[in-house]
Order: sequence, then structure tokens, then C-alpha cells
Amino acid sequence: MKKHVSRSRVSGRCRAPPSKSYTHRAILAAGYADEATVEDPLVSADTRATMRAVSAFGGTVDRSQLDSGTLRVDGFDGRPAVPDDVINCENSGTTTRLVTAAGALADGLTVLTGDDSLRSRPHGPLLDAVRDLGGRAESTRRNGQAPLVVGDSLSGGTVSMPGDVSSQFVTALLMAGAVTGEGVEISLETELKSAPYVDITVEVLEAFGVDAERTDSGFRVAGGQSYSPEGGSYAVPGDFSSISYLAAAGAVAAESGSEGVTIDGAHPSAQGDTAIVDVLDRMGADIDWDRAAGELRAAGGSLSGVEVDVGDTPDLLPTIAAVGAVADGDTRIVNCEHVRLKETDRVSAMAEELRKLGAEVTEETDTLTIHGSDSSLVGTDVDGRGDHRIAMALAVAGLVAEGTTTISGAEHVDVSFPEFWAVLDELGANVTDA
Ligand SMILES: O=C(O)C1=C[C@@H](OP(=O)(O)O)[C@@H](O)[C@H](O)C1
Ligand SMILES: C=C(OP(=O)(O)O)C(=O)O
Repeated sequence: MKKHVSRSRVSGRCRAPPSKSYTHRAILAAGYADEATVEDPLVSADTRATMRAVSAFGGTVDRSQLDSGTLRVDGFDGRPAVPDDVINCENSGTTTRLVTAAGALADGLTVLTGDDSLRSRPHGPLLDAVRDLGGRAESTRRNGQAPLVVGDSLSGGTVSMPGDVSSQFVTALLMAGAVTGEGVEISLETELKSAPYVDITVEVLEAFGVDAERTDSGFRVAGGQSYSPEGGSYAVPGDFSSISYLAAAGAVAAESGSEGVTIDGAHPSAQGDTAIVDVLDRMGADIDWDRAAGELRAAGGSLSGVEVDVGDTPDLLPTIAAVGAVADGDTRIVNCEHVRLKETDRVSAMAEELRKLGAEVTEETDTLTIHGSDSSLVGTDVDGRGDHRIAMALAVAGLVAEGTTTISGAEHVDVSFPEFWAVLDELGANVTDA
């Protein structure tokens, strides 16, 4: 599906969708529990994959009260059953990694697969770790990529692994490790990238009554723990990666004389992507975050380039690159090599697609520099690369580009922000089906 985005001005109030990262963890934690409800979950393609996995392991995910924002899960109580069928994780790396470790607990084998993008992403270090912890884990093509076969009762222990491929490997082992006999201690061989995502995990585990902690060399979770959220339910906060597109839209295209874009549901949490507030502020946007009210307002200013380290916040790269193309001077996005391991190589994707719109961009292995200027971008056909974040970031650029920008693969926003196009339209953007 293609969308046309024409140069437009935006203003008004909207609501952040619930966090994808918190929702995945809450649904799986509820699966590890006897029973739990998840309040205000994100219902999207990726989180549906995690729901399917919980069902495949013998849990029951009751969606009948989703209209009132409640997902009821009867869990598998720490003992995942051997699934009747292959688990299709579709486009979701988080599901694949977290379910790999869960499946390794079962007394039998679980097979995981996904779409073309997912089947090209790396899982090797997680498979090695599962084997070191007493389970079985194989890539059918022996290249560390899905399809994966895991199982044979992971028992726990101590493991050493790299931290610079995906933090989701740590999350997966902490969540599964809590219900093993021995617990899991992870020693990291390299610096941990995307570290705030493990903070999110530790926060969710704590809310489900599970203790996990940072150590000098990595993380540790004791075995023999049970998952049980206080009061029986867990509430998901708003998603700051999704908020980044709305705030960026306000920063680059706010109606002049208006308050800009106000986003509700922007409560503080462990999400590293709250860094978008600081980045836009440093670039010169008129931005104001009322943390207590959970309200973020973003309007335009005279934007200029800055340097941003995305080691902790890989999912912000497309948004920052799009705003950088509109700002004056260089925006240098550094420490971004791990951003190449997502749904697509997002460093190359943003370099190539922004160039189509007329931006000057320099791509290096670990750095993306957008040489912004006040000379305008010009709308043309761009490719969302089957990647939700690339499509949404290009829409932000499309608000400013002269004429019309036509974005292919627009349907992929369903992965994390199904209402994205409708919200943009409600804010006054000129968005139409192509
Ligand atoms: O754990 C999570 O919820 C996520 C961790 C990050 O991935 P990596 O840890 O692979 O960088 C992030 O990019 C992804 O969108 C969500
Ligand atoms: C990389 C992402 O998610 P995942 O790793 O779950 O596919 C993302 O949402 O940007």
C-alpha cells in the first residue's frame, strides 16, 4: 500500500499508542504467570505474534475485553508446553528472541520462523547461550538466522555473550532464567547496546514480582521464581519511539502561531527513547514535556543540526535523520552500527531514501551524517523498505518536502503504530491513499 504525503502544517492533540516493548514483555510475563491481565496493551502485528506464542505454549489470551483496554491471560505458569505447530513471529525480532528462550524451557522442541526480514536477522549469540545453559538451540540453515529449533529443558547457569548485537538476548534469558532451576547469570563480553531496553525488562519483571539485577559484568536472575503482578494486573505506558514521529512532525511542520502538536500518554518510564525530547530541544524545536501530566508538546523553531549518540536508542535513528534533513547544518548520528540489524539496514535505508528527496547524506559504518540545509526537500517516490520506522520517518520528511512524497509499504506501520496515518491525518497532514 502506498500513501501520498503532501507538504502540510500540523497542529492539535493526539494520544501516544501504548509501548510495544512493554506490551511484549507484559504479555509474555503474564504467560509465565498463572494468570494476569494487561491493561492498555498495544495491539499490533508484532504484539499479536507474542500473543500467539503464549497461546502456543498452552496459555490462553482472551482478547474479548480489548475494547475496554484489557487483555486477560491465563498463563502456562512457568512451564511452557511443546507447541502443536511452528510459531510464526512474522516481523518481530522481540518475539523471536524472547520466545526462543521460553521455548528452550520446554521438554520438547519449538520451531520459530518469520517473514523474509526476520529470517535475515541475527540470533547466533542467543542460540549459543541457550546451548551453554543446557538447552538445545539450532538455526536450520546453520547461519544463526531463523528458522530456529529450540528446546530440551534449559536448566540455567552462567553464560558469556556479546552485548553489541541485540539487548533482546539479555531480556530473553532474564525472563526465562527466572523459572529455571539454577537461575541465569550473564557476563557481557562487549559493551551493551540498547541498554535501556534491559532496564524496561527489569522494571516489568519487578512489577511481576521477579527479581533480576545488574552485576559488575552483566545481569543475574535467580531461578525458582514465580511471575505474579501486584493486584493481578499490569498497565502499559505510552510508546516514546512512536511519540518521536508525532513530536518530530510538530517540530518540522507545526502550524504557525499554533501550540503545535500535543501528545497525551507521554509518561516517564524506563524507555531510552524519551531522549527524543532532549534531541529535538537541542535542535531548536519549541518543546515542552509535562512529565506529571504525561503531556508532550512540540512546535517548530529554527532547527539546526546536532550530534546524537544512538547507542542506547537505535529506534530513534530514522526520526532523527528525517528531522536532520530539514534542519540547518550537519546532524551526525553516531554509534549506529547496530541499527543496521533491524527490520532493514536502517542506516543505509535512511541515507538512500533521504537522498531521493534531495538531502545530502554521508554514510559510514557507524555514523550517519545528514548535511541539512534550508533549501527544501522535493517530494518523490520513496520506499518504506517493508519497515514501519522507515515509513513513518519518511512521512515526517514528506510534511516538509515540496509537492508530494509517495511512500511505499505504508501498511507496515501496523507493526508498531497501526493508527499512525489516521493520527497524522487528524493533526491536519495532507495524507491520502495512492
Ligand atoms: O527489547 C526491545 O523491546 C527492543 C530492543 C531494541 O532492539 P536491540 O536490543 O536488538 O537493539 C529495539 O531496537 C527494538 O525495537 C525493541
Ligand atoms: C527493531 C524493532 O523491533 P523488533 O526488534 O522487535 O523487530 C523496532 O520496533 O524498531
